[in-house]
This record gives sequence, C-alpha cells and structure tokens, in this order.
Amino acid sequence: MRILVVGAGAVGGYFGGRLVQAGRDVDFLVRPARAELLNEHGLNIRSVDGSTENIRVRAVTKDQLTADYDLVLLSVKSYGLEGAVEDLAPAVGPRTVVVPFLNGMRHLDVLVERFGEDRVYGGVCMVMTRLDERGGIVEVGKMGELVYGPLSDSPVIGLDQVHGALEEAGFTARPTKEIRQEMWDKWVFLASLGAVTCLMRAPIGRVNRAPGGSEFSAGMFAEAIAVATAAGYPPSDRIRGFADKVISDTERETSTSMYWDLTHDNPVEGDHIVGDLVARGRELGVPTPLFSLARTHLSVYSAARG
Ligand SMILES: NC(=O)C1=CN([C@@H]2O[C@H](COP(=O)(O)OP(=O)(O)OC[C@H]3O[C@@H](n4cnc5c(N)ncnc54)[C@H](OP(=O)(O)O)[C@@H]3O)[C@@H](O)[C@H]2O)C=CC1
Ligand SMILES: CC(C)(CO)C(=O)C(=O)O
Repeated sequence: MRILVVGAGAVGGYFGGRLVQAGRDVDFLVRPARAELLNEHGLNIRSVDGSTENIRVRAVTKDQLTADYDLVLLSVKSYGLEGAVEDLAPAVGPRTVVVPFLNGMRHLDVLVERFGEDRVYGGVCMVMTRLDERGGIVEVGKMGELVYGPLSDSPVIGLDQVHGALEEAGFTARPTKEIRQEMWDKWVFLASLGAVTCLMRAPIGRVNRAPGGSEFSAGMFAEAIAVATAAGYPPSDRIRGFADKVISDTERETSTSMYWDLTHDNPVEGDHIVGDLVARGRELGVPTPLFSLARTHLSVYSAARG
C-alpha cells in the first residue's frame, strides 16, 4: 500500500513517522520549505519520556504527486483544509481513499463533495502532540490511537486493507463500521473540553476548582450531548464516562490542541470545532448558549489576529 500523509504537523508527523518506522511505504506531502528540512534533516519525534528519535522520511511537494497512492491520510488544521484538498487532489486516483484525522465533522462534507463517498473514510485520532519551533514533533501526553472506517458500503479500498496498512505500527489502530458515531463521540468530548478551557483560559482542573467551575463544565458537556443526540448520534457510555471524569476533575492540567493554539497566539479551529456545533444545534432546535459564547469568544480572538 502506498501511503501519502498530508501535513507533517503534530498529528501527521507523529503517525506518519511511526508508519515509516514500521517499514510502510510513506510519502509526506508538505510545502517546499518543510520538504527541504525533512529531506535533509529527517523528522524528529520526542516522546513523553524525553527521548528523541530521528526518522528518515520522504517529503514531496504538490507538483511531484501522481495518482497511484492507495491511502491518503489527511492531517491539516481545518483552516488549511481547502488549500490541502486542492494540493492533494492529483494524488487521488480511482482506487485511492482519503482518511481525514481532523477534529470535528464538517470536513467530511467537503471531502465527499470533492472525491465521492466511496473514496472517503472517516477518521478519529487520539494523540497529544505539538510542533516545536524547528518542526519537530513533541508528544506531551501518552495516547496514540487511530480509528477509521468507510462512509459508504462500497469503498474503493476495503476496511481490511486499510487496517492492514495501519496496524502494528507502534500505535493503536482500530477499524470500525461505525465511524460517524466515533467521530461524533470524539467531537462531543473535544469540543466541550476545548470550549471550557478556551473560555476560561485554564486547564480543566483549575476551571473545576473555581466556584461554579464544575457546573460550568457540566453545562458545556450537556449542550454537546444534546446536539449529538438530536443529530442521531447519542454519545456512547464510554464518552459519557469520560465526560463525567472531566467534569469532576479538579487536579489535572488537561486541555486540548485548541487551548494550546489559543494560548500560543496560533490560529484556532474555533469555527470548525465550536461554531459548527452551534450551527447544528440551531438547525436541530437545540439551544447552545454556552457554546455560542465560546464561539463568539474565539471569533473575537481570531479577528484580533487578523
Ligand atoms: N495536535 C494534537 O494533539 C491533536 C490534533 N488533532 C486534530 O488534528 C488536526 C491536525 O492538527 P495538528 O497536526 O495538531 O496541526 P499542525 O498545525 O501541527 O499541523 C498541520 C500541518 O499541516 C500542514 N499543511 C497545511 N496545509 C498544507 C498543504 N496544503 N500542504 C501540505 N501541508 C499542509 C502544515 O504545514 P505548514 O507548516 O506548511 O503550514 C502543518 O505542518 C486538527 O484538526 C486538530 O484539531 C486531533 C487530536 C490531537
Ligand atoms: C483531546 C485530544 C487531546 C485527544 O486527542 C484532542 O483531540 C486535541 O487536543 O485536539
């Protein structure tokens, strides 16, 4: 299986690097500056235990793409989605599937419209990684799981084959026939945790220790759960269990990639992760006052960045 990883960022670099280490046939689609760096110096991954591995990788730019990849793993931020879809399109042939690992849901519509349902999978990634100033991948919490599954009943590449390409590569790889449910579950969890920590500008433990903090967190989760339920994807018991743990957590410094971006003056995926939940709530007649507040907050932040 020929694999193209689009975006050698915190997620793509981490999972793509592990796939290379496992001997898979992987190219990274990156922009010219990053291509030069990667091809010359390789990709660094620093693990939670502090050890760093340097991995030799093959970086390509959009003009070098040919339509003979089997699997395209898409791991850009939502605000880079449109550009990335244009750039990766030449890599998608009649027997290629695109598997996105963005948080949220809306990118599925964009990809299905462009490539057709049979060539798009859904995907979820669980990982806590950041980019350092030299483009190295830094693991800030121990996780490492990919979940993936077809959107249609007749994908051009079957789930077994996709799983064969991703399994046993140093992270948990989980195929599923219920990928939309998995994506909603992750979205409920991530959007709630992200909205709480971004609005309060603090990790979850500190929020919950404040007077009214835990009730505020519970209110945010309740809104996301109500939207998901109205959309036909009531969260699984597993996700409800995670939510209960987060709501009562007064110790941990847990936050999200969105909070990291907000506190490091990076662009945030507020529209894709929070705004879209508000929009779907409105369509479904589910009130989301706390999420609306978070959306406005993040929009003001984004506008100030220009
Ligand atoms: N980081 C995390 O812990 C987690 C992140 N996620 C989700 O995963 C998704 C990706 O996030 P993350 O990896 O952190 O983001 P990063 O910003 O670290 O990486 C995105 C990468 O995409 C590259 N990129 C953007 N557009 C293109 C393009 N047209 N061609 C080639 N490369 C491109 C960027 O390259 P350049 O440097 O050239 O701009 C950048 O390196 C997001 O939706 C996020 O919410 C999910 C779980 C955990
Ligand atoms: C919650 C978490 C860490 C899980 O992967 C995540 O998705 C994010 O921070 O974007």
